[in-house]
Amino acid sequence: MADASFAYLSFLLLLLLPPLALLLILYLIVRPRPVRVPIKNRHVFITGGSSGIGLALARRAASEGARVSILARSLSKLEEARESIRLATGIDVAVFAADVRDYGAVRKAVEEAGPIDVLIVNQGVFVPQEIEKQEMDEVRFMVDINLIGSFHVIKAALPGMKDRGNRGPGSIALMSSQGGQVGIYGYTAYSASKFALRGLAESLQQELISQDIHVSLIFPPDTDTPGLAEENKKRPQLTSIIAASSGAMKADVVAKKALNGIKSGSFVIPCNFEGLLLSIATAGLSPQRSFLMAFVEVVAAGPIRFLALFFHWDWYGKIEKWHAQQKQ
Ligand SMILES: NC(=O)C1=CN([C@@H]2O[C@H](COP(=O)(O)OP(=O)(O)OC[C@H]3O[C@@H](n4cnc5c(N)ncnc54)[C@H](OP(=O)(O)O)[C@@H]3O)[C@@H](O)[C@H]2O)C=CC1
Ligand SMILES: CCCCCCCCCCCCCCCC(=O)[C@@H](N)CO
Repeated sequence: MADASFAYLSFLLLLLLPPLALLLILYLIVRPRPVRVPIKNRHVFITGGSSGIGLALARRAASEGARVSILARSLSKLEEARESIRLATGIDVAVFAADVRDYGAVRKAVEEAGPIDVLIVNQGVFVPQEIEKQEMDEVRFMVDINLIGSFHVIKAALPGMKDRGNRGPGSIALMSSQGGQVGIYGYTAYSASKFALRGLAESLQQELISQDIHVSLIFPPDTDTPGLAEENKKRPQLTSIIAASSGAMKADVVAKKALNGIKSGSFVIPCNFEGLLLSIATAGLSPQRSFLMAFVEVVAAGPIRFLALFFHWDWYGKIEKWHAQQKQ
């Protein structure tokens, strides 16, 4: 009897040994090291902070005790946003009217705002269309605002961020999209502009780690915002059909996930369950600070790839069916 339970126990131990060893190894090697980025009493600067996800982020950061600045093009929308944040939280945010395509204007705004602790590069535009129908000026519009605009904002903010003194860890967070993890029908330009942010972010993290600045990439699914309402007016049917593979979210929930991810120094920040699957499927060579998430990535890589192929089976089936219906 005692022998049997001893054999059973040894068997259990033997079974547990490999995963425990893997966990230990990952615990020892994950780099960069985990970090906490505080928000309270710090300067949080949010581009595209007058609407949708950016506005929800600004409201949340203000209610958590941050000093908040928001930047966007339209001064009237900025002032409306300031008023709505004041109503919700009793706190005043600073507003800056500038177009991220205008480097000079962005630099001036950032200088006026003062040194930034947490920079959230969130401005973005999306005009879905098949490339054959999309004009080049619309392609440029998305690349200029989503990608080049992000360079302008980061370059303008960096000198001040480097001089944070001993105010603690800094953060630069970039708003990508699940369309920045997987290409979607109708998003050739949009996805390209968002995929590009990943290369920017991975390189940037290596350049800034010695300055205690931590980079995050946020990957929301379709999110209920004024921007999405506009997009929906012209979205190709197939874009909506495929994007529906991931659940839609409220801006405030995305903002909460994003801010929590920033505070915990996560490099990749998924926002819903499908996003979590996507982030494991596309982990690639992105940094991973959490040994537990690293464990999940290592163990789930194969099965998740298998699952991903089923998504493609589904998507290509839907594309085929849609074209068959058009011919009728
Ligand atoms: N909603 C969604 O389904 C999803 C959105 N995202 C991303 O989240 C981010 C925010 O999206 P969402 O909240 O929906 O968008 P909204 O259209 O609701 O808000 C966009 C914000 O960006 C500002 N903005 C746009 N262009 C510029 C510019 N050239 N210079 C400065 N500010 C600018 C807008 O103000 P103004 O027009 O006055 O300049 C506004 O404050 C984007 O990067 C988007 O790609 C990612 C996944 C899903
Ligand atoms: C293992 C595999 C898991 C797969 C889950 C796949 C789900 C993919 C759905 C992608 C949705 C893209 C929405 C983009 C939203 C956006 O950015 C626009 N609204 C413009 O703002």
